[in-house]
Amino acid sequence: MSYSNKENIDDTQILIDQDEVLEFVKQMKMMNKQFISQIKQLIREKEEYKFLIQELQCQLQRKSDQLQQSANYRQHLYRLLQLESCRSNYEEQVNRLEAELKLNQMVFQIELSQQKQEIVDLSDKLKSTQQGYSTTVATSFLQTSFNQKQDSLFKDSHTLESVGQTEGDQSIMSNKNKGQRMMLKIMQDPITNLKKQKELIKREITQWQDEFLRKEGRPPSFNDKQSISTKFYQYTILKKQLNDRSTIIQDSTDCKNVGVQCNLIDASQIIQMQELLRQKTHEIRRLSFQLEDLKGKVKVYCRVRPSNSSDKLKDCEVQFIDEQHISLKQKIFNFDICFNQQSTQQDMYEEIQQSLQAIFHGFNLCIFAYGQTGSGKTYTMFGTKQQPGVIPNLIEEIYTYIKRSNLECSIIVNSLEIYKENIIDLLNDQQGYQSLELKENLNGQVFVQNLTNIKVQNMHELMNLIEFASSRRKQGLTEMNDSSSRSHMCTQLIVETFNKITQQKFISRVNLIDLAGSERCNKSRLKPNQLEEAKFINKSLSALNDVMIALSTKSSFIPYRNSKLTYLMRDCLGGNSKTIMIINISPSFINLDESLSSLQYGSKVKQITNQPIKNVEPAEQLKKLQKVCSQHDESADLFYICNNLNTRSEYQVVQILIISLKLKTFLKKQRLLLLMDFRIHSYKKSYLKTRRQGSQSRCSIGMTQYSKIIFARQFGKDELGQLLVKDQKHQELIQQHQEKQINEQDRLQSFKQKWKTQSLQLQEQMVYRSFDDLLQEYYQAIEY
Ligand SMILES: Nc1ncnc2c1ncn2[C@@H]1O[C@H](COP(=O)(O)OP(=O)(O)OP(=O)(O)O)[C@@H](O)[C@H]1O
Repeated sequence: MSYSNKENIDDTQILIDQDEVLEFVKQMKMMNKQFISQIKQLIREKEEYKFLIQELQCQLQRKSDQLQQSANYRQHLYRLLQLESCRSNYEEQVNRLEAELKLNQMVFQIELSQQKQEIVDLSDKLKSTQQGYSTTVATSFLQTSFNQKQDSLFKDSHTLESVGQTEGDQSIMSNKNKGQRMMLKIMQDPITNLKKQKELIKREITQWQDEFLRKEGRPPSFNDKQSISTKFYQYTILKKQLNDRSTIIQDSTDCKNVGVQCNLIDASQIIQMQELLRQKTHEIRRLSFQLEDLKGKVKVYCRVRPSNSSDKLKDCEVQFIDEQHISLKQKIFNFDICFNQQSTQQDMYEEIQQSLQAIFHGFNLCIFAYGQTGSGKTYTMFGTKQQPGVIPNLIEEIYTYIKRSNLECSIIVNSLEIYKENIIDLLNDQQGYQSLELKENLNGQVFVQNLTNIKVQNMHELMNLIEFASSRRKQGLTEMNDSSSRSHMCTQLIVETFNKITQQKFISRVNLIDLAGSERCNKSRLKPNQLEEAKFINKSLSALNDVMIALSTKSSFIPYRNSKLTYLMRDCLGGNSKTIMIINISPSFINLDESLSSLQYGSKVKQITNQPIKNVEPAEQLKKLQKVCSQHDESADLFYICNNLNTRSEYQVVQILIISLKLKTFLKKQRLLLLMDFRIHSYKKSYLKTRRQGSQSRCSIGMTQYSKIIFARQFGKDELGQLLVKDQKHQELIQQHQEKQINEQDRLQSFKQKWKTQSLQLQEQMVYRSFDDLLQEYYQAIEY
């Protein structure tokens, strides 16, 4: 295509193209010119820019110089600041030095004043020395006169002698001479004294001079101007220093005063804080007591009795580390509280008092004293008329509380002793010492059959009854104790409280137990009949110890039934009761081993946890249930359940059933059954756990009631069955059974058998299901 086109191009076309080219070249030239002028312009501009750049460079240089200068300036400033800080440091130093100087001045001033005083003293002495000199002068004058007199006297005597010799009257003359010599002697004596005095004064002056020289370096010379001016200069400096120092002293005294004031404030604050600390410690103890109480822990108090005449040997080294720790034989024991030998009955009771309220809220309480013979158990529990113990104090407090709180309360009392494994009623003197039996009621509570229970009207009646009971208790004289208890004594108060506001009735049992003390037969020097008593006491105490050990080690079997004491105390140790154990310790060295073992048992008991629960009167609960039931369609059936289930846990089951029934969506009977089965089963499990202490009969009662319910469910024979059994499978069972028409006994037998297998299956199902799973099932059931 391109070849054929080229060949077709005509000349005119070419010419037009040439013109155009020329035009184009022309334009190009024009443009070129323009470009050249532009380039020239640009070159000029470039030159200008060059110049500008140079100028900017110069400016930059200047700026950088300025910057350099300012950096230098900053450095200078920095140095200046440094210098300033140095200066302030130096100022501080100078101030400090000045202060030191002032202090020195003051010291010097003091020294100077001392020296001045010394100089004054010396000058005084010098004056007296001058007086001494005058004395010396007088002495020498006297001496001279004396010498003159003596000479004259000697001359006289010589003259007289010569005269006498010549006149021949020698004897008279010699007598005359004798008298004169006597006179001479009398005159000479004061002179010798004066001479001696002079010598003494001389010696003293030399001493003073020496001292003066030592003090001043040399004796003061008034001609020595130089030394005076130096001295004066030194003196002025010292004076200045002295002034400064006195100011410092004043300041420091002020500071000291402020400090003293501060100290006073501190001291008052410390006292306040100590008081606060005491209060807090008390509060903490109270709270920990409540906490332990809530946990159901058995509380253990330890009390060491004071030494008495029967102790014979010196005290063993029981050491009270603090309120909660006691140490013996280098072992430390921890109890809820430890009472030392100085503790009073009131101190003891104050710690018991905290449990008082529990009595009025339906909790069982047990207080028991444990310890070897003569360690003070009876004293602690009963006390004396002047020093009442725990029991009288508690009774008094119970009555005060009832009065104060305006409660409707009734108190029933019973008292027994366990003597040689026989239970003796201490409130029934008609019965003699006939032994009573221990039984267990349907609630699993151990009780003494035919024991006298007396409803008391007031505190005095109760006190009298307790006094009467304790007077009937067996006591005897042993080597260790003048009135040793030969039996365990248990006094029980059954306190029924009716709260008018809540319309609730609580029943609590207060067990007050004074155990007999363990004893070593050889130590107590027992009589034959006492030996037998001791054997029984020690046996029952060892059974009690076994129970304590089993409970503290959470053993699966607790040997409650090994003695009447342990069986009776079943609820107090590991059961439904708040319990306080008081360990009594003898301080005597001779009882060291027994004390140690008591402390060890106490430590074990401290690990035991009880399960105290509120004992609400069943009748009240029933009334409530009936009320709820009457509002419900199926009240009759529920009432049936209420009447037939008479254990506490089963009440709980019924309560749950009522709640379930209240849920309108939960009327599917099968599901109700499921829940009920689960609850009864869980009741059984907890029942077995708490009562595993060998209560076979209790267990079988539980099983019977369980079977009763299941039986009713299977047959639909009674209201419960009618209520519960609606499912097809069981209806069929009932029909089948009716068809067989065998007698009631046979039916019971065969279905008991069936129940057994079914209940076993149920049990298995329940055992392997966790609580959460069951709950899940329950919720599903509600939804369903
Ligand atoms: N805290 C105490 N303060 C003063 N005296 C005490 C104290 N504790 C005990 N006693 C005295 O010690 C003696 C023995 O006390 P107590 O009879 O209470 O001992 P016990 O442990 O009950 O002995 P036993 O087991 O033989 O009955 C008594 O005379 C008692 O008064």
